Amino acid sequence: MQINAAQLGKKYRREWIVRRVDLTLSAGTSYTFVGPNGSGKSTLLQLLAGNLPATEGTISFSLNGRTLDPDTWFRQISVATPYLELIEELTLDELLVFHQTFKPFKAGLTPAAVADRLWLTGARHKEIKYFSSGMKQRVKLGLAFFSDVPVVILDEPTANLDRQGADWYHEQVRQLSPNQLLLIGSNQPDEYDFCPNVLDVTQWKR
Ligand SMILES: Nc1ncnc2c1ncn2[C@@H]1O[C@H](COP(=O)(O)OP(=O)(O)OP(=O)(O)O)[C@@H](O)[C@H]1O
Repeated sequence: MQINAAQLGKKYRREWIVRRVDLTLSAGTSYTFVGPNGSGKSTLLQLLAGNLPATEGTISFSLNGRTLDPDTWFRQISVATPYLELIEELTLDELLVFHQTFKPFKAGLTPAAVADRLWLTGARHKEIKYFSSGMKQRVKLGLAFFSDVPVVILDEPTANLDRQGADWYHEQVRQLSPNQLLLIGSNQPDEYDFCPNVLDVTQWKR
């Protein structure tokens, strides 16, 4: 899997948030976008996910050398971000079953197995609205980690996680498959201490 950005830019009103972004992001590694609050990390991740229209430039996705139709990008990507809400009225079991209907989990992972991996076996029948913020964050991350997709995008991945939760996050990162591409937006060095490609988004402010 490869994502290519060419002269990509996003402008809100008169302000360029990022501009002239040229990137080739390849599976088998991770990339972290860093920068101060408001510098454009989330915006760039949304552009790269194809969730936000660019003001200028292009993005393309290719899998095994074949360019993918933009209408199918969403099937290749799993995203966990603070601004993406879970369906609070569903129980965890219901949410996992629902999620699986449009984005299957990795081979052999049933909803019950996913709940186990989330350390939430005892909360399977509890509605998400009664989960603590850390439990919700583990669910968001789990949906991204355990879905059978080539691209995993995580914005502020350890927000609301305690020490054990942060260890759990690192363990899941280690277990990503070599043909997956991991993109992270972060301000916390602990969240990306394993990542070989750290890119400062302020370079695209000019
Ligand atoms: N829908 C929008 N309309 C107008 N401006 C926006 C919109 N979304 C984001 N922005 C602006 O874009 C800039 C970058 O925001 P973004 O959320 O990408 O930054 P960030 O680096 O992820 O910040 P943080 O570290 O605080 O999460 C900010 O100035 C923000 O106000």
